[in-house]
Amino acid sequence: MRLKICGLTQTGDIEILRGLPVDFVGLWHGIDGGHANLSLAELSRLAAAARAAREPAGRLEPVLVTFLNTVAPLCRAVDESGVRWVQLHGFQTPALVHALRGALPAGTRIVKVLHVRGERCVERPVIRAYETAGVDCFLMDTVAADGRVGSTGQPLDAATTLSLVQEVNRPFFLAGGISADNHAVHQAAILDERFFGIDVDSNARDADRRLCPARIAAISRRWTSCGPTTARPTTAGAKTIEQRGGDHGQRVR
Ligand SMILES: O=C(O)c1ccccc1N[C@@H]1O[C@H](COP(=O)(O)O)[C@@H](O)[C@H]1O
Repeated sequence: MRLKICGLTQTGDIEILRGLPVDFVGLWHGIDGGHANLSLAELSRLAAAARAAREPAGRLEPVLVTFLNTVAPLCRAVDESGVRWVQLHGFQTPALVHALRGALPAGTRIVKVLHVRGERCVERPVIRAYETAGVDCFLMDTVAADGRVGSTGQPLDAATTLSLVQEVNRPFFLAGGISADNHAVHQAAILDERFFGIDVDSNARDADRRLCPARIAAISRRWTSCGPTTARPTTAGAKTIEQRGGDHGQRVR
């Protein structure tokens, strides 16, 4: 199981995560007004620091997390920062994914968020279109009742999530208020062969919103202990990121 921690803003955050079982770090860019939004220069600096910190363990892959929904600024962010994972956290369309797939450097991984509001996922009707357009991985996250997107700290509806899991043909992350104590409601999703990892913001932090190593370690321990312990084959047509030529995460913990 991979662990992604989101919303880093300074190199000190990377130092905190060194030595923890963290595989991906989320760096925000193009999230206007977001409290962890980074300029292009800051994104590039932190992405370089994460890459430098990940050797030799192979962890801390930087992920661009963004609401950007046009090709040119997205490509510019990828080119200038050197990130090779892009998390489209807004309501970007399959057409944009298709255009991006053609424009981004080969090997760039595209993660598309599926927004879950109660029992509803607005992207459900176009999941197949996203896959055809070139999405490598999905990420299910909660939309709050008031419409807030990202870092809601609110858990996904488990039954709705499982129904999405059964629909996707790509690996997926779970997000939304993930903590050390709420893995059990997602047990069926965790045991699915496409389960790739979890993405955490709120509960990785203390009351002052500082990254908290003890909390992160506890989340990793609990979610790892309830997941599969060995790699398993995928279903027909459900290629893993590794099978699609991924360069990250050959290991299964
Ligand atoms: O963290 C944010 O504020 C944020 C803003 C815009 C896009 C994504 C954001 N974070 C993502 O929120 C989820 C879950 O966070 P939480 O654990 O529920 O607080 C995660 O996917 C982050 O990547």
